[in-house]
Amino acid sequence: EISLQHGAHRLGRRNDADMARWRAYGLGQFIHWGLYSIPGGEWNGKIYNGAAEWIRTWKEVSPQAYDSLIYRFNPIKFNPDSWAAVAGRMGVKYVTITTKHHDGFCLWPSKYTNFTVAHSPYKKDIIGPLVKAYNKQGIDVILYFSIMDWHNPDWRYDIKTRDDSIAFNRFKQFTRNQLLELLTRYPTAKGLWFDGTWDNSWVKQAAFADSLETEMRKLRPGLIIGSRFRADEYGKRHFDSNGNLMGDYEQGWERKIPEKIEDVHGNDWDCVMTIPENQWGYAKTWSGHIKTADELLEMLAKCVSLDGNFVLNFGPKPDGTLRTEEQTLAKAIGDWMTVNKEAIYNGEYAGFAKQDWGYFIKNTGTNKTYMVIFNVPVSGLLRVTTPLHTVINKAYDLGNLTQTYTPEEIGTSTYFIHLHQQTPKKPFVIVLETGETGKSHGTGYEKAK
Ligand SMILES: COc1ccc([C@H]2[C@H](O)[C@H](O)[C@H](C)N2C)cc1
Repeated sequence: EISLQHGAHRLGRRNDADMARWRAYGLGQFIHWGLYSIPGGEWNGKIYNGAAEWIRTWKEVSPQAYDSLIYRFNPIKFNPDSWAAVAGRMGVKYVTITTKHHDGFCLWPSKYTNFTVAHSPYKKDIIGPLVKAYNKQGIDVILYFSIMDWHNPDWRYDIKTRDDSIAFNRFKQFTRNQLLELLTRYPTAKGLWFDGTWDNSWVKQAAFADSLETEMRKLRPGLIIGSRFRADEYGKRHFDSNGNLMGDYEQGWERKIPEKIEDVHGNDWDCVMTIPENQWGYAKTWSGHIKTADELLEMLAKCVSLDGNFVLNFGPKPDGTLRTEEQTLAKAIGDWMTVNKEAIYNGEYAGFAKQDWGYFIKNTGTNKTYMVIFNVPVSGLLRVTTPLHTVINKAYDLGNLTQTYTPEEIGTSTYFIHLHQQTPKKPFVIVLETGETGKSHGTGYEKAK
């Protein structure tokens, strides 16, 4: 271990109530909305083949022409209550919303720049009504904020000269001002999701970022900040030079999911996921593979089974409506969550050996273990190997409690659950009530006769 001034300030998971609430979410929604939603990945009739929210960097787009999109930002059909209703129906417990993406356009009327909704035809604050509408649905809000700001003339990719340093010091104060402004304006926001922090200019600000993080946590006790915000004094990000996680949860799982529990190193984490391959902001043309509800449900179950949260991205249209495909997926996921939410909320790693048919999730509330089944084997037999000294006392369908199973013990701590003939063509959940061996109510199921 080397001594670090600006490395991780806490080892291991946070154990306070605010973090426990975040850990229990399971399912979240990401929203990317801003000026980039207007071109939607197309410019002068040509399709940009990168992520739509990065179109400003396309050689075909002049930054000035892009920035003039502010005069076309007027989402007349924007109704935060309808977005929140879709999210509530889908079963999300929190939403991460872009306050300012890399383009620097602010969805709130910031005092520190004119490049905001206040100077657009729309004029009104977007973030406030969104926070209010989602909170009304019982959904918590996390504010996405990009440090990198292509619009601000003081932004630098690196600090090479004295002039760079003078300009970037102005930029650092601007950033601090905007973050304190957001925390003050939206006191119910539970955390900040930082992005745009990989360039040398910011990576070199270990001391500044560390003190800013401390200041924000003091202003808002319980605030949740991920590993993507700041680097340590050796430029190490996400994990400091001693391999310890920076911030409260690992934020590196972007469009990818860990394979096994060892990959998460005992940390909290979230996986942020797009429906197409790589489009966060609204893209008129979705190309490549568009994920189906069943694929997304499997990603959700996999994340929760490995102690993470799954955050699915929506890219609303410039008029403020949600695209049809996203509404359809939200409903399909919501229909499944209505029946199976007990397996997702308060879910954590169950400690059962991974099986091919799907995922085990332990519910910290009910203390039951849930088998989320995606791949029914041709044998119709679901293998279950329990942790040491754990026996299965009861097994039944979460979707139909009268449908019970008598696990057949086929070896030490190993059982087969015999599925009944017609298994649904949808993911389904079997609940296991377990106990410890040698406890009063017997040792679980005797060997099959
Ligand atoms: C350099 O590769 C990147 C950089 C930033 C991103 C941004 C996306 O625009 C989106 O906001 C995502 C959450 N973020 C990591 C994606 C890929």
